[in-house]
Amino acid sequence: MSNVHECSGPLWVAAVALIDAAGQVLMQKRPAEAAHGGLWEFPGGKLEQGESPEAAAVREIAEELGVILDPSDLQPAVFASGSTEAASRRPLVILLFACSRWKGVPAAEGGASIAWSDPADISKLPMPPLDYPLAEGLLRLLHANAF
Ligand SMILES: Nc1nc2c([nH]c(=O)n2[C@@H]2O[C@H](COP(=O)(O)OP(=O)(O)OP(=O)(O)O)[C@@H](O)[C@H]2O)c(=O)[nH]1
Repeated sequence: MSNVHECSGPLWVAAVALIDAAGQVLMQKRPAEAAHGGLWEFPGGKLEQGESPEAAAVREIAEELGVILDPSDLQPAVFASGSTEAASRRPLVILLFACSRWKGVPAAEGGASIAWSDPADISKLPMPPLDYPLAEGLLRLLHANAF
């Protein structure tokens, strides 16, 4: 059995599909110089040590888009599992929440761009690999009126 201190476990990422009154979903384009530069993704980021997925989602959305979410408005939607593309190939799990309420007007920060997309068109965007199954899962849930 491996020593627990040698295993840091998966990299956990919390992401959010902000859904507006017209049913459009906010997507974020990563800055050109970043990892996965120029690709679109659901906004969010890595959980910090000891942080819950909901707290990470609220913090990342505030940092990246300048809008305030109430954790009770976050609806667990779909997850995707794979591995990071760095040499370490660490297991990676992305947890996607759906959220239809927020305070403020989303604005891109730090060289990123944002756009509202029809849910059926998200998969046509160039994205990092795990965002495709997230988009497909979200679309299935929206078709089922899950939110
Ligand atoms: N959304 C997404 N992220 C992925 C995929 N594969 C993969 O390795 N990642 C990595 O997962 C991490 C997501 O965390 P993040 O959004 O906080 O990353 P970041 O570069 O903006 O933040 P950082 O500056 O703290 O590293 C990034 O390092 C990203 O490159 C994928 O398929 N989808």
